[in-house]
Amino acid sequence: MATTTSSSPSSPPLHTFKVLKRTLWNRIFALIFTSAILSLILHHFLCLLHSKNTTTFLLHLTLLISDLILSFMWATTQSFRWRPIRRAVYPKNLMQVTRVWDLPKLDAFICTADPYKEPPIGVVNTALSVMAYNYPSDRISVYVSDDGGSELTLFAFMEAAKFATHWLPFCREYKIEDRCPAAYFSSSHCSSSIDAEELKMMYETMKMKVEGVVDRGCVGDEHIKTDKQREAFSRWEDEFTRQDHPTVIQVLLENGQDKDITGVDMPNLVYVSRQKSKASHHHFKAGALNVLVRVSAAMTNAPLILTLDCDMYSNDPNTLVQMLCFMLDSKMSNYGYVQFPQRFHEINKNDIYGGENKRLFQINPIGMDGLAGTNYVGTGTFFRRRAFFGGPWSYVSAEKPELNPDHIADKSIQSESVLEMAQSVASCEYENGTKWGSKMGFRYGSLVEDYFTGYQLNCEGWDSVFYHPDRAAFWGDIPINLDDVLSQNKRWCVGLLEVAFSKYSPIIFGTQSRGILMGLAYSHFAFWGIWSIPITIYAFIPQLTLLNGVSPFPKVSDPWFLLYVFLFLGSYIQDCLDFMLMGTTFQRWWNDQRMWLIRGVSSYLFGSIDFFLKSLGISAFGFVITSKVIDDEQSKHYEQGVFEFGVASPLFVPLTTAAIINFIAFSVGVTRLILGHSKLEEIFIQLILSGFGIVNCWPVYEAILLRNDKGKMPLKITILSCLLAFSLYSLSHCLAS
Ligand SMILES: O=c1ccn([C@@H]2O[C@H](COP(=O)(O)OP(=O)(O)O[C@H]3O[C@H](CO)[C@@H](O)[C@H](O)[C@H]3O)[C@@H](O)[C@H]2O)c(=O)[nH]1
Ligand SMILES: [Mn+2]
Repeated sequence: MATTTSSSPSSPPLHTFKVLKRTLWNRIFALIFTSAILSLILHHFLCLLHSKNTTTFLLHLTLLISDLILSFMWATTQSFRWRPIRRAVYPKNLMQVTRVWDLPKLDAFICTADPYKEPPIGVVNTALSVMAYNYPSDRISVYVSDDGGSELTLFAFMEAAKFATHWLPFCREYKIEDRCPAAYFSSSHCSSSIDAEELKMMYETMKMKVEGVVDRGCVGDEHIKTDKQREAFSRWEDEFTRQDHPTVIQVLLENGQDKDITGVDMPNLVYVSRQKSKASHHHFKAGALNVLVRVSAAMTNAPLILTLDCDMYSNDPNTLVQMLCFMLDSKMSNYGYVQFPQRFHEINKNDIYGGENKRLFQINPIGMDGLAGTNYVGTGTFFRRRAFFGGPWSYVSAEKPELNPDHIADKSIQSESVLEMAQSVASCEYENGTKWGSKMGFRYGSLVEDYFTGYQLNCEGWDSVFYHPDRAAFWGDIPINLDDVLSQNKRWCVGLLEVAFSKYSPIIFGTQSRGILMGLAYSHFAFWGIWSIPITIYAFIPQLTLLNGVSPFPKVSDPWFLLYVFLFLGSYIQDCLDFMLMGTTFQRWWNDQRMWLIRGVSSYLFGSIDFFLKSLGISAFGFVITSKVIDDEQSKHYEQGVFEFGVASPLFVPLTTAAIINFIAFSVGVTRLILGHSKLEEIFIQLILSGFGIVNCWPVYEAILLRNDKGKMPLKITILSCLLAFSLYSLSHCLAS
């Protein structure tokens, strides 16, 4: 086990890492598995050569294609298994390399885009948790980007600014660990002291006010107390719509001017709603973040930037200090960002929707961290501002000197010149003819701006760190109904394909820039969508051939049969071990693999189709925001671990069709065995595959047949799927005869 420190020999280490023990086994297994895959491909070629007619030829070709894709995806995962590492930090040693007054400033960016899907009180909680970091408050600025352009959100933040002047000193005095008020007041360690009770009342009052305003849909006159507020809200006139409105920048707290109730300086808190116009593309979240990069440059220009989604609150006041253990290490100046894992607090016991995304957010990152660095996942990330201006050795200068990372911002953030500058850089037209989105800032051109930006930074030469502390640094929300989960995955899949088939495709560009392993790692994500091909094929072809009495697979007595067993069990067991070694239960792993299969015939399938339609210019896609609103009945089902279908989503159709076909194929197969019409050794693989399909589709059968609640499968979907299943069977029957 190698332990390496990255600090200079004279001073104590700020951080260390070790390569995980499984590395050696992973490499040996990779070698064995590669030979098995090559043999399988050989087997497929032999079958192709010996096929008697066009139908069997096509059948074997289909299986060959699907196994080639599975093999490619397997090969890409080897990059994550090549050299996984785990890191540790030593914040106690930090004061040996810096002094308190030298601690760098931080600009925290929080994005929100819709007050009805992302309740403002949640956004406020996220902001408060960051403002209350264990850090000198004059070094923190929080910028809120409101793409919803909503007075409701601005109102919520005006209330939050007042509440913060009580909350921050309270956290300091009582050394509160949960600095997100909602989390603290609902936790078991919430104190019952008079101070705490009083603050809780204050919080509840604020929450009621904010929710009341959201329910009403506007800020009533009774809430507008000062001239400054009146002026702020007067901008929401009749012509002001979400898609078309001028920039609104409102400084809610200014460091050096605003004090908390004990007289200590407050951090800066700034509300920004960039200009929107139907005539210009706003590039979704990446566009919003670039506006914040510029607005914050004009105001505070901190060397460090934190990006957070509105539903990801800070759970550990010491995260900043942990991050500094990397960023203040002089040997790590070519590290562009530190990524903390996305973790979610309200996952049900067995994580039925695989919401933890363990592979995406925890397993793969430790693998990439051992190479050149992990990918950026959109939230919980600390950047060097400099990383947005070209590679570590190739600086790209901004079009205005005031926006460059070395510019010193020392004026009051409410001074006229600063506000004027901030206004101008937040306008729609500002980016025209500049390098923003291509060579500077967050990158445009993909619906997964996070993946694309991290990838580009890595390619430019920036390395990155993945740090996974025991106490979660951030807690976020996950979607709790199947349609939301699948739609979110579909958006990711489309965004990833946009990169896969661009001139920056990781398989070529990534490999050239950062080597084959990083190229493969980034390709693994980029090509998610093509998983739909083998998964869909295996969900239908073995079953349809079984129904037609054809068997494209080796018999049990055939030596090639053992190859199938080895490949199936080998990949499944290794996947399961990866999960279990990261501290997951078997049940959670099982549900994760089920969701992988479900996504294969829904999100990935529809995502790929959408992507190709758009490439042909037939359709367009946008960023559908994931709802963070909790429906009581849905959350009851979720807690019980029951799948929520409910809506007649097209995403459910192929899934339900697969469920029906697998069930019929298995039943027919077993019946034929009992009647002695088929031999077990001939149809064994097909029976196992359809049986596996049935076990995985169990929630679908329940939703069709056994349930009567709102979350059951809509009748429309069931009927449509039956028709589709019947058509598929008829088609296969024609081909077979
Ligand atoms: O036009 C937009 C669209 C979205 N957002 C914000 O982007 C964030 C992520 O949106 P969400 O609907 O929660 O998407 P998720 O799929 O849950 O987010 C994941 O995937 C996104 C890329 O698709 C990343 O940006 C996120 O960081 C990552 O958590 C939210 O804070 C939104 O308010 C904007 O600011 N402007
Ligand atoms: Mn989200």
